[in-house]
Amino acid sequence: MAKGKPSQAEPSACRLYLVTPPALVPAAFAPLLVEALDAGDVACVQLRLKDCSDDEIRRACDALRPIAQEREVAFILNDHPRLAREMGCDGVHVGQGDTPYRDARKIMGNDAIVGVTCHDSRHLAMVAAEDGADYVAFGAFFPTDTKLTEHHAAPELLNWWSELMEVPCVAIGGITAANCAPLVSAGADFLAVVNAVWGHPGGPGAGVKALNAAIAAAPSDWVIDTASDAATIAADDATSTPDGSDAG
Ligand SMILES: Cc1ncc(COP(=O)(O)OP(=O)(O)O)c(N)n1
Ligand SMILES: Cc1ncsc1CCOP(=O)(O)O
Ligand SMILES: [Mg+2]
Repeated sequence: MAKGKPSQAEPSACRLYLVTPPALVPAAFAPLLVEALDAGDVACVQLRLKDCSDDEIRRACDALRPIAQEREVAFILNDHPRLAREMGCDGVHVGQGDTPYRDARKIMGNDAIVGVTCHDSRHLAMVAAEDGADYVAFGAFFPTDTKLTEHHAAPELLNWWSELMEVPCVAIGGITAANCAPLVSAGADFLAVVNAVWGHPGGPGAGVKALNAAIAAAPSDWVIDTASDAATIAADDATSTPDGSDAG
């Protein structure tokens, strides 16, 4: 996608990218999705069902895709480009062990969104961007119970990418309202979250509101604090220091 796609907001603004829980009952999940999307700004929803049959994925698409698309929120399917196309999804997300990007693009067509997992790799991201990916996804930034993760990314990667490249970058992995500021300040175009929204104690609407507020409050400048060799955000008074520590 072009910088900011599928955003209708300012191209430079960081936006929320919701990823569904890995197992769900569509009829029970639909009102939760409505609550999340009606609570604030969400750029896209990724349906991420693991260990489900194609028919289960089709049924979930039928129930959830209209909820997103009626609200002009892009609906992206994880892992399954053929099903994504068949079910009228706006795009597909593929990982390094999934259908290769070029095949996914052929299946989806040029107008669809195709995003690619790049872990913590500059090389994978440059290859994906060069091939035409609409976004590259980096992570995991923080510990997460949602997925077993082998790769760990740091905010510097987002800063490097966003300074150099036009292709948007998505940050994922253990992101919460309490720890997201360094990622926003470093230049993430989208924050992809599961548990911070669907596991929020106040419900998914409260989760979206908390993340929207945290994104809006994040300092806009990013500097490296060479003295401590740690990434430090320069707030207006150059005194704030992110630690992202609530997730360990
Ligand atoms: C936005 C986003 N980023 C990364 C992933 C992970 O994709 P992948 O590595 O293929 O792992 P699974 O999600 O398929 O388990 C993602 N789904 N979305
Ligand atoms: C799908 C995925 N890919 C890397 S981490 C992750 C899970 C993100 O979930 P959470 O926001 O709950 O940590
Ligand atoms: Mg995958």
